[in-house]
Amino acid sequence: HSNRVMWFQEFFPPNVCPINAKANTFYGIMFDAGSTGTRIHIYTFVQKSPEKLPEVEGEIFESVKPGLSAYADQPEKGAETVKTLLDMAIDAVPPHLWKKTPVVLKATAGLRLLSEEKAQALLSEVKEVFEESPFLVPEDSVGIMDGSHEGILAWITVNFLTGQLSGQNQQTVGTLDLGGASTQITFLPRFEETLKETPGDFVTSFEMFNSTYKLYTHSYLGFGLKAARLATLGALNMEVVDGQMFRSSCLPKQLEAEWHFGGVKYRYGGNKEGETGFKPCYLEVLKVVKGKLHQPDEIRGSSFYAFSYYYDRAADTNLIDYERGGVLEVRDFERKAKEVCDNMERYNSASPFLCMDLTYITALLKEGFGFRDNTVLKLTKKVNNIETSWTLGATFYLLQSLGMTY
Ligand SMILES: O=c1ccn([C@@H]2O[C@H](COP(=O)(O)OP(=O)(O)O)[C@@H](O)[C@H]2O)c(=O)[nH]1
Ligand SMILES: [Ca+2]
Repeated sequence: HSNRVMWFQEFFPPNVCPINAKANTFYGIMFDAGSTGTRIHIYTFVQKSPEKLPEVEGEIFESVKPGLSAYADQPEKGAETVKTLLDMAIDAVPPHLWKKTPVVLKATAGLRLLSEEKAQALLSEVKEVFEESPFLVPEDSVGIMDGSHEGILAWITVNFLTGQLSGQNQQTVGTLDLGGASTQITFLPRFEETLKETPGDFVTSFEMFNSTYKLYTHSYLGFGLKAARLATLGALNMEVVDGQMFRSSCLPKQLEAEWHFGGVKYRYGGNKEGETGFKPCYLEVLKVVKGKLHQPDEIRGSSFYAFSYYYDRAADTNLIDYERGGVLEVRDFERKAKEVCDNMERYNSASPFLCMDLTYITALLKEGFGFRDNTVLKLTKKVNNIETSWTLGATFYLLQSLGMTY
């Protein structure tokens, strides 16, 4: 990289070098096509010196709902939502850098659950939108992301933003992501034992910033919060008969309503005559998670970063501050689930699924992953004003593969 240093740089300190001040600023555009929404992240990076990691100078973030999978039968309309977001990048990136700014869209669980045909139709419409834009469209710029990458890239984002990937004495932290349709757990095992006890497809080696990380990661499809609602109702992967009603003890007794997810309409309601409350609800939810997930011993004593729906539900119930996040123990989710489920009439104004969601989160953490009651969870939406999303890790990976950084 020494060829990047120009003759005049010897005479100027780097921060006042007239060319450098701009020349080492670059952009990356990453779309997150999630099951519940589509989001654009426009990152500004500064490479302060060639041997250091690039710094993230800023992020522009915007989102639309519903996600692409809701347009399964209208792919062109789905792609239009992407176009609207991409227009923001036209304003955000200086025109002379358009051609050097890569744009990529990665879809997650929502599209994984669609038929190959419908997913491909959506992706190729999006590809067209990209190709009509002035940005750099790399090969494979539009696609469905591998579940294992989703976890790894979120882990990279969080550990990069908390400064754990540079310098010595790296103390990385594990990450928990709870999406609408899938959920991920990722951490760097410290003990040989953990790797021995882990199924091979849960371990992925990954190279980034000149280091190789052997990570434990898994994405559980169908275990996202909204998919879990359907599973609890007994409606997941069912051919829904028109007018069919799904009932649960996790819902307010008198409730009857409709819900659209993944392009399908569901009718659901409370146990009019039967039981409601935390106890029966927990038993219902337990059927969804018990024995379905791998439980690595090592995680029981460590602390994790948790975001997405873990964050949203904790914030909804004042367990954490919505802006600043907070630190919780697993048992706090259980305490709150009991409070909400055993007083459902009091929580009427919030989502009717609040009891079910909190109970599912409790069961997923305790019975699914095998966390202890006192396992510490750090709930974070942003670190240094940058979203804790897999998209930043994915953008680093993209820039690295394009030779724009290393
Ligand atoms: O940039 C983002 C993207 C997603 N989410 C959260 O992720 C959850 C939704 O997951 P998603 O639609 O991505 O579903 P997936 O496809 O991951 O299952 C919700 O809690 C969102 O608030 C978020 O907080 N920031
Ligand atoms: Ca997601």
